[in-house]
Amino acid sequence: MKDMNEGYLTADGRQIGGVVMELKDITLRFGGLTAIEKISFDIRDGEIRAIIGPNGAGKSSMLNVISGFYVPSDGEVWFKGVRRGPMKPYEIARLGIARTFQNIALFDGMSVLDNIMTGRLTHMKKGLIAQAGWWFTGAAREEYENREKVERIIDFLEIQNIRKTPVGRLPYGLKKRVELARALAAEPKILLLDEPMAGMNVEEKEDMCRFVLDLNDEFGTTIVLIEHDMGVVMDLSDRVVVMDYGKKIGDGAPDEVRNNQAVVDAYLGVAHD
Ligand SMILES: Nc1ncnc2c1ncn2[C@@H]1O[C@H](COP(=O)(O)OP(=O)(O)OP(=O)(O)O)[C@@H](O)[C@H]1O
Repeated sequence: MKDMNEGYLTADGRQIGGVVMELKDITLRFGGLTAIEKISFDIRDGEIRAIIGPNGAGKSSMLNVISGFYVPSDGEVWFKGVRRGPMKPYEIARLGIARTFQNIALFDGMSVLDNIMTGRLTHMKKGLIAQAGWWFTGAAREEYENREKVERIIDFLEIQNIRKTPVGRLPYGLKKRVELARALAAEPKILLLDEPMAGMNVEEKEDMCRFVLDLNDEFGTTIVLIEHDMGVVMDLSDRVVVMDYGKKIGDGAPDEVRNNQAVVDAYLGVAHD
């Protein structure tokens, strides 16, 4: 299926590119607890990469390492060929990494549009002084451009009819969609989705799957997602990393992983040595 140096062609004919991020021997400890132990894998341009594993396997911790929120205790993170050190949140966003959270993190009292606009903050170059001299400084043009980008995302995610609605009034599935819109507003190179389908009904899941596939296709966004619904993982992802007790026990195409005995055992709860 693949020549890993040159990228690879997926089963559905999409061309996946070279390595965007490489995680080398990542270990993450919280005091005496080792949440991640010597895990290595890469993320390739344009692919949909899933991280799966039983509860407490270390998936969210790994997503936090990828996002730069956690600095690993050991190991190296390479992003676009450069070794990454500790970073501030705004530096992470500027690198082109955005995420959604397991528990929705939106401003309930603000409209859908305003929530999505917050996703553009890292792209707003003009500061307060520029805002004061709005017309003279180019801030007006910048705001116009930001609005245009946000409108495109609103159209793409089919949420035009709720643009002015306060987020707090929306049903769960739509809130998740607004969170996705906000992450997309940052125009990320890598989009991290922490259980994007959790708590959704079947119809909402189908919608979310379609949006994830479409945004990968239309914007070329590389996606890393944690998901418990195996049907969703197998349908969506190009490659899957499987974690159990902080270790990597599988890595490959969905079919390879499904037939991996260690993975089957982990999900069936077979005892470890
Ligand atoms: N900030 C933290 N401080 C201390 N321990 C933590 C912290 N975050 C996670 N852990 C521990 O690290 C281990 C891995 O947790 P993590 O949340 O990464 O797993 P997970 O696979 O995402 O689980 P789930 O599917 O339940 O969300 C767990 O034992 C957890 O209790």
